[in-house]
Amino acid sequence: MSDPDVIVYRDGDELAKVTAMRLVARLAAAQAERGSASVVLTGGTIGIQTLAEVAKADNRDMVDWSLVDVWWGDERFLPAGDPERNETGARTALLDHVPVVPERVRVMAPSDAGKTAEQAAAEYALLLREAAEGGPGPDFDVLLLGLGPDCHVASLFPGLPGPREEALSVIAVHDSPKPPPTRISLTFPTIRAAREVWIVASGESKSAAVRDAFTGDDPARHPGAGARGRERTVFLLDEAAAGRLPTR
Ligand SMILES: O=C(O)[C@H](O)[C@@H](O)[C@H](O)[C@H](O)COP(=O)(O)O
Repeated sequence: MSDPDVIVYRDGDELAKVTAMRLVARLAAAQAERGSASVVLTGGTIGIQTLAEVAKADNRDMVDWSLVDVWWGDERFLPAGDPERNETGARTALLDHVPVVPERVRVMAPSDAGKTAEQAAAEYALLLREAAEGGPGPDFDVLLLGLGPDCHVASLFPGLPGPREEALSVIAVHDSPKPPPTRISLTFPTIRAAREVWIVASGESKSAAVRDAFTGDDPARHPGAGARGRERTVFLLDEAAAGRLPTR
């Protein structure tokens, strides 16, 4: 698999703005090629900021939002509408501002829907299988990931079982070191089914994690190192987050 592409911007604001424009262009290109497009969203600061920039992007309406399938890479297992849920952040930042079709927005179940985290994960795995058309997962055009200072991606944390999971496509995560403790997450087989994986990271606190995600060879220790796309992997960084890359 080829090395990730690395694209570096001056600061977090420019990173979010240009990543948003790139995302719109990529989704529009996918629709031109195949008639629809699919994107996997992430939570986290720069992840949600990027979605807010999509909502403001000049090229936003290049995308036919009614033909976009929306998924999540992970979710915090909290009640529906909780401001800390990744879904809430994505709706506020973008989904409430573009004409997505509700049936094409696949939400990971909240904690007050009468399901355990394991049941919610199994339900999402079923949605993925139904959309997979025989492959390991749906043909995601772009799977967005933030990056934790410990090199976690989605809710796959070093030291927890998630990064080693190869059988299940979606898992429940307990004892997350990043609150809340219970989460739902795609696993690496599903992440790696995406055509393109984009890791978006901002700030000096992520620079060691970026280096480990770029150079690491053990996703159990450095989960970011396991986040690779089928066709392409892109690290979208600001200068501070890129500061420890070997090429810098
Ligand atoms: O649910 C979450 O918190 C995210 O999915 C998580 O993977 C996030 O993207 C990283 O922790 C980076 O978050 P920050 O950009 O806020 O540091």
